[in-house]
Amino acid sequence: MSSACLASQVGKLEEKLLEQSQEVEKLCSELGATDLEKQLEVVVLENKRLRQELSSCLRSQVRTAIVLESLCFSPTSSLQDVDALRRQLAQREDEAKQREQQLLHLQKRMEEEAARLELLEQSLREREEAELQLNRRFRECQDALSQQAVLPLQVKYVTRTVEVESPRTKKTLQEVQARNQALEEQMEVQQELLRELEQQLHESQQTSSQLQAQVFPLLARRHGSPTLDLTRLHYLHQVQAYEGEMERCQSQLEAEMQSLEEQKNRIIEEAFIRAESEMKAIHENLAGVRMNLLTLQPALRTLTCDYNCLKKQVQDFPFLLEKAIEEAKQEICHVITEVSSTNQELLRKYKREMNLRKKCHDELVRLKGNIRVFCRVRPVSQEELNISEARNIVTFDPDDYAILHLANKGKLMTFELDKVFPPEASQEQVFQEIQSLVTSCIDGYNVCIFAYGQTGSGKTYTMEGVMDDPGINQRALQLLFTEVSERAPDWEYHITVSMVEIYNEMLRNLLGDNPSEKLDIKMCPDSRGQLYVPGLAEFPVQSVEDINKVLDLGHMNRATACTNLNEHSSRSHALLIATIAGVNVSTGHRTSGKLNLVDLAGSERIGRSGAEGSRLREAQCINKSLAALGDVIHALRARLAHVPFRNSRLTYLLQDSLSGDSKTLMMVQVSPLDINVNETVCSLKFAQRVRSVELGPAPSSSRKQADHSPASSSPTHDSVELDSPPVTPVSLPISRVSSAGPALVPGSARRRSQSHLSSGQHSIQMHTQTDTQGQLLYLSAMFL
Ligand SMILES: Nc1ncnc2c1ncn2[C@@H]1O[C@H](COP(=O)(O)OP(=O)(O)OP(=O)(O)O)[C@@H](O)[C@H]1O
Repeated sequence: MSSACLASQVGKLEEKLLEQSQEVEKLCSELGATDLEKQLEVVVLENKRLRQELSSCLRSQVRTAIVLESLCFSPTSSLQDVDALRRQLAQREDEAKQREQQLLHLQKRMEEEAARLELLEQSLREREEAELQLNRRFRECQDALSQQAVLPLQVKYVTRTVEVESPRTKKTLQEVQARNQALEEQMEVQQELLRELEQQLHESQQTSSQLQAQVFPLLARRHGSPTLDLTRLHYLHQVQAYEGEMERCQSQLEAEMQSLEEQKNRIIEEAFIRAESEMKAIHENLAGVRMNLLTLQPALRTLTCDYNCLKKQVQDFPFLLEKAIEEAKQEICHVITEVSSTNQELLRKYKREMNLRKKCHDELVRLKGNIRVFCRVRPVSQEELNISEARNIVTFDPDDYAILHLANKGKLMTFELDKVFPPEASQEQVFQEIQSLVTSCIDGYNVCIFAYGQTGSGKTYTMEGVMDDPGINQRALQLLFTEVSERAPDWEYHITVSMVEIYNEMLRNLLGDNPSEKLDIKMCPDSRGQLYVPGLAEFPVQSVEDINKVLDLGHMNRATACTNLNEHSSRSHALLIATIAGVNVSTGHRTSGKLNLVDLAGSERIGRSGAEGSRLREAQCINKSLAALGDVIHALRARLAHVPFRNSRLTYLLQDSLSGDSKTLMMVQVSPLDINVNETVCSLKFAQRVRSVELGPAPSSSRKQADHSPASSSPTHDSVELDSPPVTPVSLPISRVSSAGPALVPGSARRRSQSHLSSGQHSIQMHTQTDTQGQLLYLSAMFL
């Protein structure tokens, strides 16, 4: 009965084990193929195997019990039992060895599990690195976003990058989360299963120990032999020791598994917590990125709007530019038209003003007198100072620059001219007084400046000057250049220079190749009455250097034709003729003026001292030309109908520069010493004669003349008959024609005083008379 009961219990246990193993298999089939599942599967299989062994052991015990029962009824079979028990024991020992091997195998598996756990940790670390990379990438995205915020033009691109990166990160995060969740779920299921299996194993062990506890007393009762009992007990103890060892190993294994499980759980939990915190950080970053995106979106919209506006403007720009250019063109055309009309108006005004200025200048010169007479007293030279009897007889009126007093034979003669220069007057001061005449040449007037006086009175000094202190010639040409350059670019001027010498009524070209060649004065063939000198060299000049070259050439040529230049120069007239032709660039108006600078021959009365031969001829020629000049100037000033230009080569050559609205200046040079008093008186009388003739109806000139009239009534003045010219009265047909004849009281001219005597006993009275043909000028000087 007891065997049957045991067999039924064993059968039940087997069934239960079978059920459990089926259930485990079923669970295994339900579970996935993860590492933990496999481990669980291995453990379950091991458990199954152990159970099978346990069941076989139980069966062997049952068989042993049956054998023992049979032995109890048959003592002869004890030896067989002992053998059987030995075999069983050997079998148990084998089983124990197998268990040890199994334990070793389990330890190995545990190590493998630890290695897998390491792999798991490795994968966790990789995941962490991936998360770190994601974080880094996220931070880079943030940096890029902030940079893009600074650089508005690239915002669009960065935003797009962020938009692309964010879903990717989100997707990866979601995948990681899902995987974590699945792992957690699997772990929970496996833990549950493990617990159940442990529970089952524990129950099985309890059942096994209970069965053993039930089997051993039975065995002990059935085998009554003490030896046998001791042996059996020994084996039983061994079995129990093995079993205890097995249990201990089992419990160690369980404890290790438990600790491994806990370690694994802890690691997973930590990884999970870390992953959660990282995920939270990623979420926060993502939220920040979203915020940035939200803030960037309006800016992006504004930028897009701006971009569109600019794009539209760029597209419209060519059209607008074309329109603006068209408008500007129209405006420029309009402005050009306006400027052109204004320019025309200005040009018209300019012409009017130019004419007005010319008229004013002309009027000014006319008011000053078209024919002016200056006097310059040269300083006393060192040689003259050494002469004991040399005495200064010239004094000046400090209140009137036009008055000169001359002490002559105890009488004080007073002469009034347009201007008197004392010996201290510099070249510059002299030139300042005549420069308005020079500039009028540029306006198209003809100007003649004569230096008149006895030999050594300073004519050449005044006209040519010295190296360091140039005279009128050089200063006048320099002034022409200055004026011409100031009038550029409105006016273009062309200046040419000629130099002529008149010696013994013969013309010599001082700038020609052959200075000895004689020139003639001819009428222009164009029947306009213009005179010209065929073969006269004209040099164009553009600078002061050109002037100096021309003047040097003239001097050189003058010197080559004579043995003694100083003596020769006293006996000949030297003319420097500058022609100024101008054209107005704007109006095309043309002007042509001529400046004649004449250094006359000495006017002393050589003929009176009985000169003969060539000197007499020279004196006659000089007298003739100077008398003719006096006649012409007088006729011009008196506005006579006929002006005797042809009476000398000098006046004939200067005809066009003396007539019309030409301007003439006579610079009378005198010596201040009493040894030259006669020549000085003659020169001053000549000057007085030229200046004092009434100019007819011109009001300004009349007034000028009227200013002088009170002096003429002075009873104290010497009345001096001014011969014309004050040179030797040799028989010259032309001079005689002009100066001979009775002293007629002029009809229109008034009698005026020319000089005042300080003693009040003498007065100089001048009579101007014209004949009916207007050819005769007769001046008489009467000493009262
Ligand atoms: N204003 C002056 N200042 C200084 N020196 C003068 C002045 N005038 C004349 N002289 C001097 O007097 C001398 C004679 O002058 P200059 O040769 O010019 O007389 P001139 O009238 O030309 O004589 P000629 O008829 O012989 O040519 C020269 O040595 C000259 O330097």
